[in-house]
Amino acid sequence: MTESSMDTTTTERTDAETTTTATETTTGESDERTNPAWREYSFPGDPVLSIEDLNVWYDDDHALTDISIDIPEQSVTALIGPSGCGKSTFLRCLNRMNDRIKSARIEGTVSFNGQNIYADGANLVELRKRIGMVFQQPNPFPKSIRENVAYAPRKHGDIERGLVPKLLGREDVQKEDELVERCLRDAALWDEVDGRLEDNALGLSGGQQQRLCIARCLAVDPEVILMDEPASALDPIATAKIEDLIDDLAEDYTVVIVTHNMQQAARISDQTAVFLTGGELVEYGDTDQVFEDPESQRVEDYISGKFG
Ligand SMILES: Nc1ncnc2c1ncn2[C@@H]1O[C@H](COP(=O)(O)OP(=O)(O)OP(=O)(O)O)[C@@H](O)[C@H]1O
Repeated sequence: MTESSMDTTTTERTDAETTTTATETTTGESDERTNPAWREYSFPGDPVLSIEDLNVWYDDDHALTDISIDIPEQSVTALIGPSGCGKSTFLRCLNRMNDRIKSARIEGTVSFNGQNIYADGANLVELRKRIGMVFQQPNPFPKSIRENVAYAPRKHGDIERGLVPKLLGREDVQKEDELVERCLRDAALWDEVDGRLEDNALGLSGGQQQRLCIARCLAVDPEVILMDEPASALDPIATAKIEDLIDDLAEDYTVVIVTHNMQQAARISDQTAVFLTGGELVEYGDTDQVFEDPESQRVEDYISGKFG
């Protein structure tokens, strides 16, 4: 974020703080939406994602309230908080996956490299290639390992395979081989599947399937990878491999991850956003600082296990 835009943002939010303080006085309840900790988090370089005044409702249920944060590139951002506080909702807003939920209504701005992804005419196919997603349950296609990785590049015409290109002599066999190997290497799976790329992906272990899903995501050359509890269905060894992989991926990609596991967030992320009940973002900042010296008492209580 540039200094001038930070100034503007700070000024705009002062009004919101005043409003919230008035609410506090009326209700007499502790309301830490006034806590400015997450608003002052700054980092070198430009944000790859910039979220401004994001609100989400499912029918009348207000799931996210006035979320404004910037996410730095080539880093890991962890989203933590108790069940139902809106972490997955927030994650899905970042590549418009919530568009698929009929009851969802979204207000605010999500800018990806400066372009509002909610602007009229946004190209959702392109958006989801640039901002890929990995889900809690590994969900490979019931196809070969090779076809899983090559599926989207073939579908989007980035690689030509099949009978017609073969007859026309235009099959990109070598290009596909290179892409499949590169993605499987980048997903730390190549050594385990080299020589059996034609085997069905459903024969892989859960942890291997999840790394295959990450390889599939990498095959369309994303810039951001969204992960919704990618290791929660895995055993500790498979989880450790995914964590190591996330660490490596952050050298080239921007990773945003939802996790219930606070130790995992502390281990793998550069910055952490803490959501609390009611869809509020209560704290956002450098992970060490959030865990070791949180600004908010509610976050300290949550992290120390007093609730959630
Ligand atoms: N598809 C949906 N339709 C209606 N309400 C939804 C939908 N998805 C989420 N919600 C509601 O929005 C709120 C936030 O849910 P969300 O799944 O984003 O929270 P979460 O923090 O990711 O929860 P968890 O940690 O349990 O996965 C909850 O009240 C939830 O019931």
